[in-house]
Amino acid sequence: MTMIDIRDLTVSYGKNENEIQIVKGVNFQVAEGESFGLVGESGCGKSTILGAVAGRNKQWTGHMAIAGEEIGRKRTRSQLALQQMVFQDPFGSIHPRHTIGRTLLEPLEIHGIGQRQERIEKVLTDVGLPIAFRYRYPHQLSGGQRQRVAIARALILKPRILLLDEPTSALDVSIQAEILNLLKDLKEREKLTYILVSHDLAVVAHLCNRIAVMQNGTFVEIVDTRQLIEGNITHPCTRMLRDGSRGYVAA
Ligand SMILES: Nc1ncnc2c1ncn2[C@@H]1O[C@H](COP(=O)(O)OP(=O)(O)OP(=O)(O)O)[C@@H](O)[C@H]1O
Repeated sequence: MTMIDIRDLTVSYGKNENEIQIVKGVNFQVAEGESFGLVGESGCGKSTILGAVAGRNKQWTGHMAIAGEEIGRKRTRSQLALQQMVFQDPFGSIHPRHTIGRTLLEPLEIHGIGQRQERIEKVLTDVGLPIAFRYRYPHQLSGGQRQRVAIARALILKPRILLLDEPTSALDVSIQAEILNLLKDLKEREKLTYILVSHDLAVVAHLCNRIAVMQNGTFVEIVDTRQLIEGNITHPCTRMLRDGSRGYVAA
């Protein structure tokens, strides 16, 4: 089943004469359970695509269908819950003065979901944190633990899609692999579909089946991970990205 179907998507910011088109007519489909990577130079529009799929960037045209349902101008609560984002910086994305329990409770309250304590306990366990962490504050956690909380918060609404925006790049190298492995396990256990943005081709190659290479708001190429590893790529932009991370991709 096609989980994410994007056709001729344009996304812009600003109004009237200040309007600037950032994403310029991209097309891609992601199957259920697949991981789709987005790579490309800084500012080419990767996060903007994630924001549009998440329902955060509302200035878009084209067609989006998620889990077989056409997405309109306004999304229902259940449509919004289908896909959740995880950001680069867990410090910035988790409220510093709320306990972890409160952070996890909030989405359940907003969406009017019951069995809250059970769900909080289960999701903490799912991301490999002790249940007692619900009483802690973010500053009492390590970077990796905070990113686990951010992933738990994304999972608590039982989404079918995670939109991962540089989920490991703010972490120590030693912790990055831990979080990547957690994401890999969760994907298999929960049958999740991912779109992953990363500047690190090794991260994308580790997690993704297919990778779109972006330049200036468009896709220049969509490659299979295997093609990328074997160097079987055509576009100079892809070659440049691959050469920039030579050694890591093949590893
Ligand atoms: N809210 C906004 N209002 C206006 N312009 C924005 C907004 N958010 C992003 N932009 C601009 O849109 C362009 C694309 O940004 P985006 O964050 O999607 O790029 P990216 O490919 O994810 O880059 P990076 O790898 O640096 O995160 C940039 O020029 C950025 O300045």
